[in-house]
Parts: sequence; C-alpha cells; structure tokens
Amino acid sequence: MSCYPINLKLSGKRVLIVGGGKVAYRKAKRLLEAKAEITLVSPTVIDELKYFVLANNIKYYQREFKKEDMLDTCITFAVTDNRRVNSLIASLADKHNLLVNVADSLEESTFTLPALIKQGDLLLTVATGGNLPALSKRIREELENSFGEEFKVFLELMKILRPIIIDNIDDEKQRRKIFRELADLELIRLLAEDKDEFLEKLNKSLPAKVRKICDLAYIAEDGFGL
Ligand SMILES: C[C@@]1(CC(=O)O)C2=NC(=C\c3[nH]c(c(CCC(=O)O)c3CC(=O)O)Cc3[nH]c(c(CC(=O)O)c3CCC(=O)O)/C=C3\N/C(=C\2)[C@@H](CCC(=O)O)[C@]3(C)CC(=O)O)/[C@H]1CCC(=O)O
Ligand SMILES: NC(=O)c1ccc[n+]([C@@H]2O[C@H](COP(=O)([O-])OP(=O)(O)OC[C@H]3O[C@@H](n4cnc5c(N)ncnc54)[C@H](O)[C@@H]3O)[C@@H](O)[C@H]2O)c1
Repeated sequence: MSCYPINLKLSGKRVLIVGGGKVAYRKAKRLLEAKAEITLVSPTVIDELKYFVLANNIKYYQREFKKEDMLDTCITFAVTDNRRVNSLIASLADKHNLLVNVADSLEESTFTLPALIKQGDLLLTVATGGNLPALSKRIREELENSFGEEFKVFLELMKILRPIIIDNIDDEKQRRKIFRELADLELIRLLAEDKDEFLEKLNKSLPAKVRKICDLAYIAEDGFGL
C-alpha cells in the first residue's frame, strides 16, 4: 500500500463518526484530543462512549446513518458492524471527494490510522499497511518504553532555546552544528537520569553568546517539571 502520511490539524473541523462500538470510541478519543468537532450517529453506543459523549458535549444522534449526515463534514469514520452501510458511506465519500476511514475495509478507506506514541510535541506513528494492525500496537508498546517524558520536556526547552539560537547566531553552518549536537538521544535521556549533568552537557553545546542570554539554571529551577 502506498500512502502519503500527514499530520492533520483538525481543531474546530467537523468530523462524523458512524457507529458506536469500541472502534468508534477509539477514534473519538483521538479526535477529541485534536479538538475536532465530532458528530456521532448510531442507534446504540457502548457505555464508555456514552459517558464520553456526555462528558465532552459531543453531538449525538441516536439513529441509523442518513446520507445527509455527511453534509458539511470533511472526514467521516465508517465504523459500524454493517458491511453494507460502511460501503455506502465509502461510496458517498468517493462521490463527494471526502476523506473516509472504513473500519472493515482497507480498500475503501482513503486513509488509515497509525498507532501513536506521543510525548508532548514528539509524535511517532506506526503502521503496517493494514497487514497486521496488532503489530502496530505491539511496536507502539515497545517504543513507548524508549521515549519517555524527558522527550516532552526537552522539546519544551527547545521551543524556547531554538529561536534564541536562530536570533543570535547568524552563521548558518554554526547553527546547523549546534542543532545537530542538541539532537542527541544520549543528552535527552540524561535529563531523566541526572538533571545537573544534563545541564552541564547542554551548556557545553551552546555558544557563549547564547549561554549569556539564556539562563538555563533559571529555566531548570523547577527541575524541568520531571
Ligand atoms: C493501529 C490502530 C490505530 C487505531 O485504530 O487507533 C489500528 N488498529 C488497531 C488495533 C487493532 N485492530 C484490530 C485488532 C484486533 C486484532 C486483529 O484482528 O488484527 C487490533 C488490536 C487490538 O485491538 O488489540 C483489528 C482490525 N483492524 C483493522 C481491521 C479491518 C481489516 O483488516 O480490514 C481489523 C479486523 C477486524 C475484524 O476482526 O474483522 C483495520 C485497521 N486498523 C488500523 C489501525 C488500520 C491499519 C493500521 C496498520 O497499518 O497497521 C486499519 C486498516 C484501518 C483503520 O482503522 O484505520 C490500533 C492499535 C492502536 C494501539 O493500541 O496503539
Ligand atoms: N479498524 C480497526 O481497528 C478495527 C478493529 C476491530 C474491528 N474492526 C471492525 O470495525 C467494525 C466495528 O467494530 P466494533 O467492535 O466497534 O463493532 P460494534 O459491534 O461494537 O459496534 C457497531 C456499532 O455500529 C452501529 N451501527 C450498526 N448499524 C448502523 C447504522 N446503519 N448506522 C449507524 N450506526 C450503526 C451499532 O449500533 C453499533 O453501535 C466492525 O466491522 C469490525 O469488524 C475494526
């Protein structure tokens, strides 16, 4: 399968979920994290999803799917247990050029969902071309152990530090050298093990000019929140 991976910004965008089972619940949780405006259509919903819908003010229509449900939505999730309904949704999406994820048909889907490892702004995704989704899940579990909270904290620090470096170091080559030195997995992992040593090593990677402007000890005062 040849796919084009993208990271969609769905904040405030209308998305439709058709179906109310455990697959619908999994999709809904991720969509809410992305702040999408969710509409759910399904005659029945499992308890977890029912509480989720109530707690998060999600628009819910307790009935079967109608094709008008797809008006004004950019993405639809066809996650019913009815092959015929899922297939109808896929063909409507195709007709109107909309994106659709069909839970029981890779062929009819215009996109699939990868397994996710998220640490703040660090996002790793795993897919198997639909050949073995359970393997995506297993790899996700393994990667989770190698990319802990220190990556989240480190990226928060870089959000502050990188613009300072860009503003103060004019030489592009020197900047690139600094960034490559900072993108050091060992350095990042040190943050979880020994914060003082981390600070010392980080300081060494920075040119004096930046070190002077940026009081790392001050930034680190709260122990980096770790
Ligand atoms: C990664 C993850 C993301 C997510 O959904 O959030 C995801 N499936 C996950 C888990 C999972 N899915 C299934 C099992 C039971 C074991 C098994 O049967 O294999 C488990 C494991 C479990 O639940 O423990 C069953 C299954 N999945 C699909 C079908 C239909 C088919 O193959 O046609 C069937 C058979 C249904 C049946 O029984 O008939 C289809 C798809 N599932 C995908 C994604 C897309 C391809 C991703 C890839 O390329 O790998 C794709 C194509 C479409 C899509 O949904 O986007 C999530 C792990 C999240 C995590 O925990 O990290
Ligand atoms: N993609 C995946 O990761 C994955 C994983 C497991 C299963 N599946 C497939 O996904 C589908 C859903 O799985 P599930 O476990 O959530 O199923 P489920 O049986 O728990 O839920 C199905 C839901 O669809 C609703 N529904 C049925 N007909 C409908 C209609 N006409 N309009 C609106 N809603 C309707 C039902 O009321 C129910 O809430 C199945 O086809 C299953 O084979 C996909």
